[in-house]
Amino acid sequence: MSTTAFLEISRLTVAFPRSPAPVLRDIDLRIDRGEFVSVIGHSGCGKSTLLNVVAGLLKPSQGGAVLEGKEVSGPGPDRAVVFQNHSLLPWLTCAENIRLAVDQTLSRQMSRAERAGWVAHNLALVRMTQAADKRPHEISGGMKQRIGIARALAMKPKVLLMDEPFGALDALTRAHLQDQVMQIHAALGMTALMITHDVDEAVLLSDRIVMMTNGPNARIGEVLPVRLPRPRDRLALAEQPDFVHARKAVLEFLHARHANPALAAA
Ligand SMILES: Nc1ncnc2c1ncn2[C@@H]1O[C@H](COP(=O)(O)OP(=O)(O)OP(=O)(O)O)[C@@H](O)[C@H]1O
Repeated sequence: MSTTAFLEISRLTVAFPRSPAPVLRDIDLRIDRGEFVSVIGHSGCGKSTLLNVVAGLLKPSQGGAVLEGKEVSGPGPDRAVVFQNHSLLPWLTCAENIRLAVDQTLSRQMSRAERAGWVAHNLALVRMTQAADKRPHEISGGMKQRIGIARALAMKPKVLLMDEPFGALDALTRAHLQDQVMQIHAALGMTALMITHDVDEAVLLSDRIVMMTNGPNARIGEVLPVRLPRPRDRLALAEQPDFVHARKAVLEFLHARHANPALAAA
């Protein structure tokens, strides 16, 4: 086996109390620094469970996650999470929401003035400078997600964890945010683990797509490398054979070989 991975999930099994069988069983996944990895699978297979273990929000029954040689034993600023529904504090402005996270994580490394500049920098990164003084209820859902992403990135995490970050957005806003995340990934080279239901999104954004089998006892069924050159342009890719092949491979996995049992029975 090669040297230690940047993020390594090994022999991960998660069982919930009162559930007859584990949700996840024996999951092994190695993620390199700077890699963008998506996890896709039918509803209820355990994608969020997997992400929550890496986030340190959930204790596994067996195995676990190791980030840069350090075992994940709880939440930490080295793993920032973006959830499907923004988790901004409603009484703070957008800038203050980011500032709070920055103050909590970087106050030892940066002076007050540097932190203010860093908040402004991250607002600009998601093109939300104009919303700095607005409160979450004054901006759209897409804008809230952008602030959530800026807040996560502002913590300088080693890994950006995203649980269906665009799932609640309309298709046009989703496309726009996907493009922004691709640009940010190109600029920062952050390591990202993203849960998604959207096959096109997975292919467009990822270096690898992890396809989960149905639960209980869900496992990684297949891992598809996406070798499309970057930067990726959604319009140009739509007809490219490599994009079409990758998309088809994921669709076949999900709908032919591992069809959702709940839907199949309906
Ligand atoms: N805290 C919990 N206690 C008991 N069961 C749980 C708990 N959290 C999740 N589960 C169960 O574990 C399974 C996997 O849930 P999880 O949310 O990880 O799936 P998912 O693949 O992310 O689903 P979706 O795509 O619908 O968000 C589901 O059957 C769910 O009901």
